[in-house]
Amino acid sequence: MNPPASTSPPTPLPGTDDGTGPVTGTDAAPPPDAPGPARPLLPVAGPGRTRREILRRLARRRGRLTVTLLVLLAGTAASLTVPPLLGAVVDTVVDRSGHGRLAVLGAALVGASLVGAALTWQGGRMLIALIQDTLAGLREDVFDAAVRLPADTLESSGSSDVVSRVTGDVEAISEAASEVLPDITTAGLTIALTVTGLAVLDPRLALAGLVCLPLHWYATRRFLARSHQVYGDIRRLESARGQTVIEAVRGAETIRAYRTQRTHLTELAVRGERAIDRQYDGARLRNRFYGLLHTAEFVGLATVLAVGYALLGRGAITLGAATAAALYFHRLFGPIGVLLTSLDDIQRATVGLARLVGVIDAAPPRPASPAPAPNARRSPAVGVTGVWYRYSGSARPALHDVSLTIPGGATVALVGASGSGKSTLARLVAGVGRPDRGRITTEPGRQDALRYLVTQEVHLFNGTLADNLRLARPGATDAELVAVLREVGADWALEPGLGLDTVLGGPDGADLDDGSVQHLALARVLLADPPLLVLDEPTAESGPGSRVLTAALARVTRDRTSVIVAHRLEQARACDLIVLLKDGRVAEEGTHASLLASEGEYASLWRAYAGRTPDVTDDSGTGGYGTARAPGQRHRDVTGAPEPGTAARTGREN
Ligand SMILES: Nc1ncnc2c1ncn2[C@@H]1O[C@H](COP(=O)(O)OP(=O)(O)OP(=O)(O)O)[C@@H](O)[C@H]1O
Repeated sequence: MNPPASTSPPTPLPGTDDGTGPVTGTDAAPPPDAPGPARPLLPVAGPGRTRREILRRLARRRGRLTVTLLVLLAGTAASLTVPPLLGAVVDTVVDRSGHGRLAVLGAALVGASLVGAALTWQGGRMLIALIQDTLAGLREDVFDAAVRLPADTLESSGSSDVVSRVTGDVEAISEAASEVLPDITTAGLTIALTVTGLAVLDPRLALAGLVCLPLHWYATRRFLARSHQVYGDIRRLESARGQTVIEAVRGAETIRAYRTQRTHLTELAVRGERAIDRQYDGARLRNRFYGLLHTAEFVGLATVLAVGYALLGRGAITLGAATAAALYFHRLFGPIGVLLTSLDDIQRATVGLARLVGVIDAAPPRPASPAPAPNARRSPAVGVTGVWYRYSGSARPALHDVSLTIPGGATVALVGASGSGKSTLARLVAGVGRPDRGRITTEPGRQDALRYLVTQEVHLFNGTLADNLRLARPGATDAELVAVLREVGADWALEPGLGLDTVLGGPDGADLDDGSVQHLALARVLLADPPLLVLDEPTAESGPGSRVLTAALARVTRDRTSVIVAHRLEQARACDLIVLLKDGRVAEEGTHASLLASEGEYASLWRAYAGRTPDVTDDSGTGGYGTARAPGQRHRDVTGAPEPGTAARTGREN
């Protein structure tokens, strides 16, 4: 399997009103040595906003909703004829009115029960279908919003937050929608019609039944006042626990290297315990709520029976009417119980809905105009001015007052020791995150510029090879895909056994080695054709294949402003400008030749690099990409091994 996440989609640069070009960062940021901010979660929509969003979606289906409610209403009304029919049976028996009347009442009872059951069942099915359709639309919109979230929003909130929303929350809502909502709707209709039925029998009986309402009201208010907070906390704590697991899995090697397993396990245990404690609070809240509901039922039924007995004693009602009243009230137990106990699921679903709507609201609006025409010439100059950046929770800034100018169309290499700030600067230039202080601008009039980031983390998306390429330009024709593959020298992808229609990834798809997937990522750059390209060690592969990737790199950086984080100095040699970072500061800046001539740190690094890299001998500054093999190299050169057509390894590696 390949490591996750590779090429971020093109990010439109935010424009400014004064036409001075996109700006990231601010001069008014907190001082760089202030403590880093806590990791923010994605926003959660307020109750009003959530309600409006749901009503808006239901309003689109108002015709279906009306028919469904009418069917449920008819079914409930049919079922509610049962208690008065049973009361009539009692009166018939007491009056000895004859078997014929009993037979008619019996047939009516069976008919009402069957019609009621059939209509309620049908209405429930219609309601589930309606809700699932609405939910499917919501799920698609949330997913669409999630993939449009700015990379720094995702990064700062932690990917597990968005994952828990599009999985756990959607599941909670889906469960509530299919299992609870039809019951709740039927219960609501039953309660309304039953109270009406009681009032028709005798208004005093209806009033007696309503005696339990204050207790229900108290129990419900108490529950609602606390449950929203408790369920919100539970989901937040579960997100945090999930984030700890994801981070530990992603950083497993680092954790092992620093032997910090125990610290991570302790953190996981602490977060897990916090989530469990809050789940206990939720269980206690539910138990108290159910206890109060049962008490309310007891009080209500006792009152109806007592009033019925009194009215019967005064001859105000018949025994049949008193029986029907008791049956009516008893029939309320189920619906009221369903309605109130479902509050639990409704609360959880409401919390989930608010979190989903929060994702929709957090996503930036779709750009009004489509991406600029692929072949337009627009390579913006980039200005980095006084940029400071510190990661949250980190004591030291990763970048200290970095300033540099990248001319339009130039290729700039960022070099330096591990931890010197290369990736941080590259990501800021790519628009992933904002400087704490300082600014990154593109030249005026380039607001339409797209930034495109390719990292060394390569990912194969499930789908055909063509699908993997079209991520960068969905409308690309097969001929265009073939052309870019050939341009970056990925002819191996077109050889017998592979091809555009080959399914990649997944349990049954072909698997490519990392070098090949990096190669496809570079082909995607040509399809996206961004004016500003940032490559964070995109050819981290070493060995013979790295030369083909270096050649591909030379091709994709041509005719656009490019920033490359270069680990291998031969990549830097051919660049227009080399920036050496040291401890988050710009230490040296210049061309390969001028930096060698100045005999500084770059010159020492180069000598050390050339000494241990046999192929690298040319110090003239004209080698680099030019020394790489020509595009069109066969795949065995990429990986150093497979024959044409054998690059694909079908199935997963174990
Ligand atoms: N997510 C993070 N959270 C906290 N600190 C970080 C994070 N990423 C990087 N750093 C720190 O910021 C500093 C600069 O890191 P950066 O990754 O930019 O350096 P680099 O030169 O690209 O290193 P490398 O070549 O090893 O990738 C380092 O001290 C690093 O430990």
